[in-house]
Order: sequence, then C-alpha cells, then structure tokens
Amino acid sequence: MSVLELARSSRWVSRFKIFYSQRKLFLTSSSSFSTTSTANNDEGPARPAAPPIRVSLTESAGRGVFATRRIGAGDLIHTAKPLVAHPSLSAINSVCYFCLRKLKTTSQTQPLQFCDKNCKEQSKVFYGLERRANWSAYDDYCRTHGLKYPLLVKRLACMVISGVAAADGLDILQPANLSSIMVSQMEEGFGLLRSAFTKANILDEQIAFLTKTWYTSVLARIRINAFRIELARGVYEDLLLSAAASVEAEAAVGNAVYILASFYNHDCDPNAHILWIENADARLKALRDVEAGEELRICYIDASMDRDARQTVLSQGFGFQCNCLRCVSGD
Ligand SMILES: C[S@@+](CC[C@H](N)C(=O)[O-])C[C@H]1O[C@@H](n2cnc3c(N)ncnc32)[C@H](O)[C@@H]1O
Repeated sequence: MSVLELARSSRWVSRFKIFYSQRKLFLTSSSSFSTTSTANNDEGPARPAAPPIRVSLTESAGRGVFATRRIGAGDLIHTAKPLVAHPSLSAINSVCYFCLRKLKTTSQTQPLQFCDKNCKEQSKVFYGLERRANWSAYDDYCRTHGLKYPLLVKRLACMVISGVAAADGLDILQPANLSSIMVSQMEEGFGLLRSAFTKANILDEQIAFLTKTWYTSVLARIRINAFRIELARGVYEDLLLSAAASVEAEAAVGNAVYILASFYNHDCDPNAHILWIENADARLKALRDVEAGEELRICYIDASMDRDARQTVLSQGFGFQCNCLRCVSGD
C-alpha cells in the first residue's frame, strides 16, 4: 500500500480552530513545482520565486525537506504538478482523464473525457498512443486484484513511449523493499502491459525500456511515494477552511506521483500538509509557524489512530518505524 492520506483527527481540527480564532506544497525541473510569489526585476519578466525549502539529509529518515526561512502558519509553501497521475477506476468516468478535475457532465458514449482544451492538448501525444492499444485485460487485472498503481505505470509507459517522460524519471525517489513474492505477483501485470503494446504494433525499440526490472522498480517507487488524491470541496484558501476541506474531502479521484512532494517525511503531529482543491495540482501548506532550518513533515496516514495502529500502518505500508515525538511520547 502507499496511501499518503490526510489525517482527519479531531486533534487536527482543534489545532486549525485555534489558529483561526487567533486570526491567525533543485532536484527536478522548475516545471515540477511553482510558487505563488514571483521574483521580479527590471531585466525581464517576472519569474516564479524558488520555494522556501531545500532537500537535505536528515539524521534518521533519509532525505527530507527543510525550511530555508521562517514560514507562517497557513502559508502556502509551494504548489506541485504531478509527474504522473491517473484517475481511480471508480472515478474514471466522472473526472478529467488528465488532471482529475470533477467533470461537470458525464457521457456514456464517450467515457474518458478531459475537462478543457488545455488538458486535452497536454494529453494528446500519450493519449493518442494509449488509444491504439486494447487495455481491457490490463484494466480487468487491476480491477479484480483491487490494484491502482499499475494504472500509473501504464500511463507512465505511454508517456515514455510518446517522449513526454523519461524512463528513469522516478529513479530519484526512494523505492520500497519488495519481497520475492511481491515481485512475482507483479509479473502478470508486466506481461499484460507489454502484450497490450506489442498487440498494438508498438515497435520493439519503442518499448525497449519496458523490462520486468523497469516495471517492478517503478512500482516499488510508486508504492512508497504515490499520493491518493481527494479533492476538497470548493476553493479553500483560508486555513480553517482548508482543515474543513480535508475533513470533508470526497472519495479519492485518483493517484499521482510528484517529485518534490515525495521528499517530505512523515510525522504523526506534522507541521505541514498536502491538499488538493480542484485537480491533481497539489498544495503544500504550513500547519504552524516553522522556523528556518526546521524540517517540514506531513502526515502519511490517519493521525487519529492510536500509536500502535499508526506504527503498524507505517511499518506495513512504508517499511519504517516512526520515531516522531508523538510516537516516542507514547501518544
Ligand atoms: C515518501 S519517502 C520520504 C523521503 C525519503 N526520506 C527519501 O529519502 O526519499 C518515505 C520514506 O522516508 C522514510 N521516512 C519518512 N518518514 C519517516 C519517519 N518519520 N521515520 C523514519 N523514516 C521515515 C521512510 O524510509 C519512508 O519509507
């Protein structure tokens, strides 16, 4: 599993209420994230300012994201565009096939739809290729086994063949440790994916990257780093409303992988969170004041669970023992 879910504990809500009563989202290309602020000078057009963060090694959790200056409670740290996203099968006819925005109208005659011309245009190349193949066996495989991540691999493979993504695009992300049983369970998916392309007469040289090693290595990274996307209702810029949005979020519309957002480590009492307002573009926001040099951490799971349940989910899903302050204090 690797479901980075927003915690929905009453603990979180009360924290947001306190903030509100006081009135008080390097290693990748700049297109992978953007900020709301702009650095302007006299020599050219305004350019997005770098987000106030850096990725560095932590003492015990691999790489992590650190604040490079003070960030205020409720501040937008940065936004992030997915490297790859895919609707969940249950939402496939009701959300944009590219950005996962809820569609205003659904059509039975044309099941896969885009919300606007821009999304259609951005998907044109890989969607054109995807449409050449018959995905019924692969999709059935996902459906019967309750798998969502192979859909991300399918889309990534189509993007790589179309030249809009690099085959090694996810290599920078930490992979999950896969047991030999897990690897053998992935063989069926790999076989179905490859055969869908070969049956569609995609040339061998175009799918030379699509080896079993590539397939399992991509899935190992997706497993640890994919975010399950739940859209908040409406537009919430206010901190309290953001909290309400995460509490009232609708069912997941899909899954996505981001580069920068994947470097945020977990804390059961986090100082940052990730949310989605209208589509798969993510926002990383500070939950409380963060000082320069402090590590920014989000919560991967439902923080309302007790310590033992949280430790079990983190260990089974992400392969680590959480030693955040909350866990260490036994809370
Ligand atoms: C999404 S990645 C976060 C970035 C990762 N540290 C890296 O170097 O790429 C999740 C992985 O980071 C590590 N991690 C995250 N939070 C942690 C924590 N609270 N304690 C220990 N390890 C943690 C675990 O290895 C986990 O599987």
